[in-house]
Amino acid sequence: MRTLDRYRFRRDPLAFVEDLRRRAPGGVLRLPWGGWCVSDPDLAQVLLRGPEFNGGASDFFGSLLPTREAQVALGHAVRDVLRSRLAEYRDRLAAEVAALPAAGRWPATGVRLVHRCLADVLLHPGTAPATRRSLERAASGGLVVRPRRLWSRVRAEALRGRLIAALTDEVGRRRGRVGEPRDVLDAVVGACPAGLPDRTAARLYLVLYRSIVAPVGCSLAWSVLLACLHHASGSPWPWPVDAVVREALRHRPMAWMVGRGVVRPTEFGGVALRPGEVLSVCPYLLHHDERHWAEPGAFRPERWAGPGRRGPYLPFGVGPFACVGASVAQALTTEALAALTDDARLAVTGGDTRPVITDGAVPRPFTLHRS
Ligand code: HEM
Repeated sequence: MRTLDRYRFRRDPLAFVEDLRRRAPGGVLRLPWGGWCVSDPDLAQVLLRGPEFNGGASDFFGSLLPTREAQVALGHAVRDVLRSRLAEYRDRLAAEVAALPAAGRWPATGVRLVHRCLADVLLHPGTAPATRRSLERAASGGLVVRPRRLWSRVRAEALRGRLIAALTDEVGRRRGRVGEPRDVLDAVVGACPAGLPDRTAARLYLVLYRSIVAPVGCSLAWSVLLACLHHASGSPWPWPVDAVVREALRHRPMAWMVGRGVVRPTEFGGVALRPGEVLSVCPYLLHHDERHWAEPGAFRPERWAGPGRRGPYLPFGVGPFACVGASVAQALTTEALAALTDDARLAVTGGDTRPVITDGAVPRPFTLHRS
């Protein structure tokens, strides 16, 4: 990428892609860091649903699982254990939110809050205390949201190594266990195909852990930030919390690019593509398409009131590889927002709606005041 583009992208990544779209109205645009991006909603559906780009296995799990069937089984097992423990999560939220200081730095606080409220579902209380502590350190030590600073990334890598080692031992202890899963690790171990090495199961657990805590924590952070910035009067928010979460997922989708690899020479939206190239859908661009959304740049939770047709909405992707945890994720985020706003007024200082792009579109640090 050219230096000027890099600077503009870092300054405001969303304005940067909107500008690219304006300059390439054809529906498929070239990304300066490589690959292509689909900005037309119909082409996006073709890309994410069509067999040509969605055959074989999903890239989400890397090469850790041998088959698509194993991927599906694992995703479902984890989703089911989370779903069955939603009531416990809700109870825990009340206590954890009450213990928050009057002012806290977000999104880090949101990520830690989600981790703490799910702690017993992620690793049940009978797990070796050192492993549970190691996972808790992961929530604040740069393993959930990739840090921007090199030194912090090096520290996070060291943490990751220790956590994988501890989880590998734990997987070994749990092999052959029968009965209902007590936590997400049991669900992972139970769904892993026979013969998969313990270390691979531990790495899979970490993939799932991050894909739960990071997007839920960040979507919660976007929800409080955007609602506070758009309703600064000090009176209670005029919107139901689930509408705030839906609108935050539209306005600032954490998964801002969803990519598919090109496997054979093909033509898509008038562009000739070579094998190995990556073609992405940008949910942010679709969620801000003026042809389909009224005032897409405005944060308006009221647009979710009642039934009715809305524009393209893909915060969880769509098609065969769409997020298996979408409804659970929505519930986890909404419950956390309900707990934060219960009998409390929220206000932010230092809020900025421009994200930092790390593993997704992450809010820049801001302070949330609860009174
Ligand atoms: C707000 C929170 C979340 C967001 C925004 C989100 C978003 C996404 C997106 C965009 C994808 C990729 C879709 C694609 O490539 O087409 C995905 C995949 C996935 N997500 Fe989520 N996710 C969230 C929470 C969760 C939770 C709580 C779980 C727990 C079960 C989860 C499990 C997965 C799995 C297993 C996949 C891979 C699906 C597959 O390839 O079969 N996600 N998620």
